[in-house]
Amino acid sequence: MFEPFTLPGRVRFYPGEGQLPECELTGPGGRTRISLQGAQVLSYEPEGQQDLFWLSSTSRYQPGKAIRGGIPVCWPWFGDHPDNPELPAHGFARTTLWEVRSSYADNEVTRLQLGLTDSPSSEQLWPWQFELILEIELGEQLVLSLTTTNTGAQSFIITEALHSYYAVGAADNLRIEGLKAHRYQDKLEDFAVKTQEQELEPQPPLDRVYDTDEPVTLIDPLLKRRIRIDKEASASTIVWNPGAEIAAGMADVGSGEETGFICIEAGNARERIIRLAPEESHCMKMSVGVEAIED
Ligand SMILES: O=P(O)(O)OC[C@H]1O[C@@H](O)[C@H](O)[C@@H](O)[C@@H]1O
Repeated sequence: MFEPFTLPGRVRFYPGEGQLPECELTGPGGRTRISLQGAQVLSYEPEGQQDLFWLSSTSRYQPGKAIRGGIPVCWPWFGDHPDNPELPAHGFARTTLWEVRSSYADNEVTRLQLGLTDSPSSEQLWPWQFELILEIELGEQLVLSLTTTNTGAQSFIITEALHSYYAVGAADNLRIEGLKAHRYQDKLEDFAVKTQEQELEPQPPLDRVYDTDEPVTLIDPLLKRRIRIDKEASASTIVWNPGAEIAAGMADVGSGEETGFICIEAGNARERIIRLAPEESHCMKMSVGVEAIED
């Protein structure tokens, strides 16, 4: 089934955990693994470096269940559904099996395109016709482009996020530069609107939606690395870590493991709704790069 997309030495498909199909991209930029369920990046090891992403040791790998870690795709709504709390949080893209659309490799990059279109099961949750493409490019950086196209006859709205779980030395010993002076909504205080006065030094729990399209840098003094996150067409940056108490109640976060990640998500969330008329498209892009902090 994946044979036409296999590129020897660069793109390979195999059964992953729980027999969910996975794809590995390799190239001059390093290595990344992607679950075809959810089009979810599970790992990204730039050449000669450790994984940038965190993956829970107790994650479920079952059809239709969200994988905890890597980069889940939240779509066509971010967080709880605005009108119906019975619908799955963060939409259905992260729990659906995507199709492989294309693969590509040259001297600089390795690329994979995955796609999702409306189906009888998506229509039960969301009545619109759409095409969603995630392109994953492994080069000097890891670049994700998420394109939504309205293929139906009526307008629809979406919210979305690339819900990235970065692996960190300690979640309470980090600095995130680029959010200072931006407005945010604090979910832990019923979405109270606040302004980030200083550069953010997270003290979990925290759950915030920042209004910003600017890049951010995650500085990790323990892992001695600086991760730079650039965005295009993303008006929200979400920062989340559940902290010890909430994480203790999450079956798919191993005991104490919440200190090992911070989520910094490129999105269009809350009021930053994207409205698409028939045949219109919207492409949100996120690039992730790393550099070592010298002693
Ligand atoms: O447990 P889930 O559905 O993967 O969501 C995890 C978290 O995702 C974050 O993006 C939200 O801001 C949090 O409120 C939420 O708890």
